Amino acid sequence: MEGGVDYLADERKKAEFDVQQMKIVWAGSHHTFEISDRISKLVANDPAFSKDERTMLPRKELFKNTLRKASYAWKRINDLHLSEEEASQLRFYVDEPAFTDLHWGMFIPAIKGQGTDEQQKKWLPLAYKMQIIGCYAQTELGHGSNVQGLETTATFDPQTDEFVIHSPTLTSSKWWPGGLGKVSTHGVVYARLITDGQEHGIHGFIVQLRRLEDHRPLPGIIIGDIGMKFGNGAYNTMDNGVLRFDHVRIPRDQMLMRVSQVTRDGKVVQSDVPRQLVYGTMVYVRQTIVQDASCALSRAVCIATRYSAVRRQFGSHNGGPETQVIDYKTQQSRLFPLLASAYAFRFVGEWLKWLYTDVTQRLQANDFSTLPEAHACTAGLKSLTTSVTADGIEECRKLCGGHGYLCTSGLPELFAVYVPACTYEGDNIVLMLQVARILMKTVSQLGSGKLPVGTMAYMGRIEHLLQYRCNVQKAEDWLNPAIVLEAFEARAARMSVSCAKKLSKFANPEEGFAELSADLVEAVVAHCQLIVVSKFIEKLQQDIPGKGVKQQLKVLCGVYYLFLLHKHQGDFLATSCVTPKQASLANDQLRVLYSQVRPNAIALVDAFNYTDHFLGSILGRYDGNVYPKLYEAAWKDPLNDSVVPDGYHQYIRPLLKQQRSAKL
Ligand SMILES: CCCCCCCCCCCCCCCCCCCCCC(=O)SCCNC(=O)CCNC(=O)[C@H](O)C(C)(C)COP(=O)(O)OP(=O)(O)OC[C@H]1O[C@@H](n2cnc3c(N)ncnc32)[C@H](O)[C@@H]1OP(=O)(O)O
Ligand SMILES: Cc1cc2nc3c(=O)[nH]c(=O)nc-3n(C[C@H](O)[C@H](O)[C@H](O)COP(=O)(O)OP(=O)(O)OC[C@H]3O[C@@H](n4cnc5c(N)ncnc54)[C@H](O)[C@@H]3O)c2cc1C
Repeated sequence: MEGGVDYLADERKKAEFDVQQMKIVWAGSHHTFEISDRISKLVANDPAFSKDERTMLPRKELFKNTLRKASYAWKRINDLHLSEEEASQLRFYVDEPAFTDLHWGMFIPAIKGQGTDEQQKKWLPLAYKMQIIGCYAQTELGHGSNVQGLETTATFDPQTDEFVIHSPTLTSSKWWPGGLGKVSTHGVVYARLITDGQEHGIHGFIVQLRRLEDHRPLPGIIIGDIGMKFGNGAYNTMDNGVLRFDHVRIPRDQMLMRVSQVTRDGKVVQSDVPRQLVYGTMVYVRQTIVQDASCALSRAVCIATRYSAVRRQFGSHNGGPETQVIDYKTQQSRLFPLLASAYAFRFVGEWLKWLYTDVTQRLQANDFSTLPEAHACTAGLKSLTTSVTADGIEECRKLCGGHGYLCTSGLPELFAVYVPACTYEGDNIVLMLQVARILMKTVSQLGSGKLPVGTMAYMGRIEHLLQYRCNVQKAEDWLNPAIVLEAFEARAARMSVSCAKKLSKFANPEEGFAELSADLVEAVVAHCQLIVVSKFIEKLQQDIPGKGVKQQLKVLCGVYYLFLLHKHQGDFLATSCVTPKQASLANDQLRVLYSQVRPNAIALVDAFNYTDHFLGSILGRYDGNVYPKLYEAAWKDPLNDSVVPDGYHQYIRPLLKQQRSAKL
């Protein structure tokens, strides 16, 4: 803090809860808090991890800088003997997308999830020591969402006991894989398996791409970067790549064979593992993306909240200070639901991590019963949380007025880095439609004696939910979690049932599904919002220590669900889950909750425990010392290196001269 002055000190004094305890709730446990606090400071205090001027670097320099940071990070991880958890926190706080994300986040999980024990024994030690670097090469120029439509082929040659990997068309070129363009030595490549002239669907193959001696591509391989992406800095630190194969041969044992095996004589043997396990890595990453959503959203909200307390506009009386913009009700009604959503996503992410761990343990014991639930929850929540977060970051930029548009606010780069999360790892609409299929299947099975389970269990009470009438009579009734849950359950169930009824009128269900897909997506949103609301409410049923901490979380939970109720009033009214009067009472209660958040707002974002280094934002500085730092930063722009700009003599002077002579 400059000169030790904390311009937000008065705001911090207003807090009605124990911020330190809230930090622990946010981190998930004492243990995680300690690690995250220690590692974030370690990164912040190391000049090698400085983020300055990232948005101004030309691509080549930016990329080389990322390589330097990644290799230095790896050195620190080894020198300090960091655990996997600590290493993962280090990657998070270094805050720069890099090939290492795909190596650790997708290449290794793909081998772990789809490789046999023998394959894991062979490849994982090399990958863990980074003696090979891998990527996840699935998407092609012509096909991304439709995995079954991929064109790359892997044809078994029984003569040599090899697969021949080939890109038969331009559109079959691998296109997008991160880390592929310039770094990876290996990839898990997804291709159509062909043996004896027969097709056997999409499978993963470990393919070496570059020589380990000099990093040159192996024969038959064309490889490169796909070019600049959205924004400055941002995701351009990543070498998303293009890759073509011209009859590249790999040994048979490099097909990942947990799901199906190809024998020496070219027979395909299915194990008792479902074929969907080929998609397992995507399920894993979708789960991590839900956790990441709370991080990205909380970061934007932290910047916008602190700046809203610093920024003043209008309302000065007798020469006194103007009003802090955070005191405007409109500012609160845009900002506080995002603050509440950040907390809501944190808790649903925690729960999803638990669900995924549970599913993984079951899969290891060959119990596949919970796989559809894991797919539905990861797909649906990935879509919901990334869409809200991407829109939320942009809303935070607007909440910061003009200064939010400056790169030094940190928001443009955050948005540019974050927004592809709505597309990668499954386009959000495509994933919502996956959940829609599962919802429609669940509704069609009601009454068959098969009880819905997990997050669909509420559908088991369909008779009751179809008859439900909300009995809210006064605004405070909306603080009762049981009432709220039932209203959200009834809305989701009724929207699904309504879609199912419409679907049943089509002779061809696939045609009906396509025709109704926009309505189906709305039903899925209602279902996913119900999951988030219910997990927030469950969290509040736990023992949460610390003065006022639980109370604050109750307020945030209320803001979260009442804001949704207000925003989606149309759904609640159209399905007769609430009356117009009850919807209006919900909005009254929401305003009351906003005023309860107000004194705690700064402390609630302090609880994220983000360092100024991580936030990378002058507007979001912990000490609120915004104006002098903005002023100082402007002078560091390369345009200000000279008083008279380059190009003056060539372009400006002749222009001015010409105007002068025209006047004369
Ligand atoms: C410094 C050192 C530090 C070290 C420290 C360590 C650091 C650690 C670092 C950690 C960093 C981590 C962060 C990573 C970074 C991420 C970056 C972003 C990367 C982005 C990567 C990508 O972007 S990568 C490509 C993703 N590309 C898709 O995402 C395609 C979507 N497209 C589909 O996914 C399929 O195309 C689609 C639509 C399902 C249709 O698939 P389809 O045609 O085969 O199937 P159908 O629809 O017919 O479904 C048939 C039946 O399968 C069921 N089902 C479907 N999917 C299922 C599933 N997944 N699981 C179970 N069941 C599933 C379904 O429910 C049906 O079930 P039923 O038969 O019972 O009805
Ligand atoms: C930054 C970034 C990193 C990536 N990293 C990797 C990586 O490491 N490895 C990898 O393999 N891939 C990677 N990808 C690719 C990514 O997974 C795909 O782009 C993603 O799955 C979306 O597929 P698509 O591009 O084919 O979109 P498309 O499917 O072409 O989507 C275009 C539009 O069509 C709509 N649409 C498509 N199908 C349907 C349907 N059935 N019904 C209704 N609407 C539909 C979509 O909603 C969207 O609006 C990355 C992508 C990005 C942007």
